[in-house]
Amino acid sequence: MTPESQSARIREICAMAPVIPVIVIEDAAWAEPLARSLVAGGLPVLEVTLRTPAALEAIAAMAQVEGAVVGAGTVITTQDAHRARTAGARFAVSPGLTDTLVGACEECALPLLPGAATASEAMQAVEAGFDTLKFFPAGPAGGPAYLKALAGPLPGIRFCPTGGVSATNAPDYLALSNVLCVGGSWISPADMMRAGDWAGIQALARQAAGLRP
Ligand SMILES: O=C(O)C(=O)C[C@H](O)[C@H](O)COP(=O)(O)O
Repeated sequence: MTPESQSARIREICAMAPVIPVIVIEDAAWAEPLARSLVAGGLPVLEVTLRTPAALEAIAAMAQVEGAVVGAGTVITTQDAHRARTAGARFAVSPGLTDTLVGACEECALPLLPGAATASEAMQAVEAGFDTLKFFPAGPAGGPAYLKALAGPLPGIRFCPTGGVSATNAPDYLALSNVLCVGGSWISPADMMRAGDWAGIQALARQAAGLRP
């Protein structure tokens, strides 16, 4: 799967909902009820970060949930990409982009949403064949004003800003011509997952799903 076809698939995925929940999961037993509540709330695209030991098992469980399109986040290495693919991930998200990761995602046919935070990083990603990028870390890098400034010289690139995005500032990003959707962890807070508050998470998802400007 070439980077160009990976980006085409990523654009389809990013068009499915205004917000991609970024999930840091501690217990794989939470995966199914969590995915069900997010999908029921109107957010079918889910990113499970590979930052916890439970992540791969959680991806496998969520991939069985009807309507869920589950991807892996924090994909850094070749092994991450292959493990995510084997677990059932349908896309991968990375904070950056390396030649090694490009090769790994091509090899295992895993559509990649690579990260970029500067014009040069975005141009390098385009040279590698990717025109749909994660803008990371969105807040610290400069927020909506910075991303808006990139739209002029780089009109073909579309972004999913992530990092410091919230229900409050998400509309500012979603209003930009170069933003397809945003990613954020605010829809699946650790304390609500620990409490098994799936109804509360569904309510957060519903609110996020209505954020289109
Ligand atoms: O580890 C990765 O590759 C990531 O995906 C980084 C996450 O997107 C951000 O850490 C989420 O940021 P917050 O919504 O501010 O919590």
